[in-house]
Amino acid sequence: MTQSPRGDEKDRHEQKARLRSSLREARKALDPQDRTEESNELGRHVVDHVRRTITPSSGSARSTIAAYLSAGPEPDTIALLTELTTDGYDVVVPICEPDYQLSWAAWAPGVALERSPRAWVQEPVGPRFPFDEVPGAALILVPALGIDRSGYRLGQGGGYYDRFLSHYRHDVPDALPRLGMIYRSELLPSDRIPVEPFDQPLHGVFTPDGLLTFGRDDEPV
Ligand SMILES: Nc1nc2c(c(=O)[nH]1)N(C=O)[C@@H](CNc1ccc(C(=O)N[C@@H](CCC(=O)O)C(=O)O)cc1)CN2
Ligand SMILES: Nc1ncnc2c1ncn2[C@@H]1O[C@H](COP(=O)(O)OP(=O)(O)OP(=O)(O)O)[C@@H](O)[C@H]1O
Repeated sequence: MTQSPRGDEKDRHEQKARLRSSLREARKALDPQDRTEESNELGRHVVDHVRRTITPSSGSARSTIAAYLSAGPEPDTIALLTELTTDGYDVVVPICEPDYQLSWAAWAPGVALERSPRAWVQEPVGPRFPFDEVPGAALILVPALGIDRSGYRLGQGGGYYDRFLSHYRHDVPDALPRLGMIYRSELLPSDRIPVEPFDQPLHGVFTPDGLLTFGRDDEPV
């Protein structure tokens, strides 16, 4: 018997919720030393990629990295972002606004932070901007709990990044590259993540093994 579209939607939503909680448990259960080692390897690949593909801040070139401040068991981003700011790249990180919207604020080592009232993440206390007003964005680093080899991600379930990314085209040659960052075991087989109509695909993913791109015709990376 064929299911109604609504039934399918509900199933996908429930499958996602189950996968999300098992990925969260698995991430928490990773050995802390392995987490640190994997984060270091991951960070090395991100920094190498940025150095190879983006010129640091100098006049008009796009040199801003839209990243995020890792929290809890997430792969560490602070060390790699520190290294990028030392190289002269500008870094912005997201602020959780009402209605699951994101705004963006400049980050550099030592900027004052406070805990978001809406999520378990740290946010700069300084001025915040809509993404369109962030000058020179060259790359978006996207947090995820898991990413499959079809290029779909599962996040924390707020839909913050799906809403944000939906404003920007991913299927054009000059698309702003959007690349995930996950531990090795969080790279899942193709079609493993149930896709809902609003889900935004990524162009690639960093794991401790390097950058995997999803090789669509429109690949900007
Ligand atoms: N470091 C980091 N910063 C980030 C993200 C992230 O994944 N990692 N985000 C990526 O989007 C945004 C924050 N997203 C979040 C989304 C939901 C919850 C949260 O507390 N979820 C509840 C369940 C909520 C629900 O199901 O409605 C929970 O965990 O109990 C936290 C953060 C922006 N900043
Ligand atoms: N473009 C959009 N417009 C309106 N609502 C959306 C949009 N994208 C996602 N949502 C809503 O957000 C909810 C969470 O989406 P989903 O489960 O894909 O989150 P996620 O990608 O895991 O979370 P996050 O992006 O915060 O890491 C969905 O139930 C959906 O209703």
